[in-house]
Amino acid sequence: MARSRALTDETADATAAGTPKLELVRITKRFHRRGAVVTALDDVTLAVPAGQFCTVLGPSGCGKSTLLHIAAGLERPTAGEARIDGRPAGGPGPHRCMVFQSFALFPSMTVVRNVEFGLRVAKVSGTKRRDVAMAQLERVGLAGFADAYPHELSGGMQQRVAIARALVLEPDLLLMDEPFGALDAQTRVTMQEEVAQLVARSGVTTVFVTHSVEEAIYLGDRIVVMSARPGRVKESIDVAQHSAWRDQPAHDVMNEPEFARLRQHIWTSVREEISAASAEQRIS
Ligand SMILES: Nc1ncnc2c1ncn2[C@@H]1O[C@H](COP(=O)(O)OP(=O)(O)OP(=O)(O)O)[C@@H](O)[C@H]1O
Repeated sequence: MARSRALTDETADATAAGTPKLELVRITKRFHRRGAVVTALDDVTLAVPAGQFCTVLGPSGCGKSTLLHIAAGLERPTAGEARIDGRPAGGPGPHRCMVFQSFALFPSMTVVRNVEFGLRVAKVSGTKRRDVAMAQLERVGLAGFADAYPHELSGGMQQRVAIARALVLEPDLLLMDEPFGALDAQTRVTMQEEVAQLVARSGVTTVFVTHSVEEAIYLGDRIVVMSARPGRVKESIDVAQHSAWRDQPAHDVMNEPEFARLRQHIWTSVREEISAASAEQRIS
């Protein structure tokens, strides 16, 4: 009952806002592993309007990465459908870019060649490719490192290259899977502030998976909390009225009473699911 009401609400909101950029409609995903069946996602419906920065939180193993892989066309759902602009999403393509926790750069290519890679695949001419890649590197503050190799850069810089490589393709949809998970705390805050600016400027629709409640609130227009496995949408919190937070330093914003209130609410919600996930692990 509760689930079908959530589905109706989500669909109604999406219709009111026009065709969403990304729709996941009643997605279920089961994996078969050594004779056992793992239900990673169970009847997940989510509509992300164009230009929205949607952050996704939930306990480990609740299916967050699986959800992104389905949105990216890297996995097929067992049931349900992923849609882009109202049409079946199909396989992966240059208009949907993923940024992973591990930077996934090509180690033998220079920074600029890494950024150019997708443009090369898209058969953009050599001069144009270089100009576009350099302009993007400028935007992420790495123009001076164009000829460096990934191993010569810090983790934060490598992740900036990975983000530049995604944004250079001007994707309609950016799917980020814990992109700052491997960074130290200070670099992470810097990257949050940079991504907030970059994404706001580009206006790209983004789904961003994180384990950090603060990061989710600071960056998100909307925060989706998922339940313990099998993953479902437990709650969706619209925080678009606070999008101006992204223009301020993260630490200043995190001291605001409204931020603290949201953090408390979302922490409680996520913690309930973490407890449910550990109880399930003890039983199984
Ligand atoms: N290719 C696969 N084959 C079998 N099982 C899988 C596969 N991919 C994911 N799973 C299982 O599906 C469930 C959800 O995994 P997923 O990686 O999506 O969770 P997650 O929420 O992203 O976890 P984390 O926060 O730890 O990264 C897990 O139980 C995982 O073991």
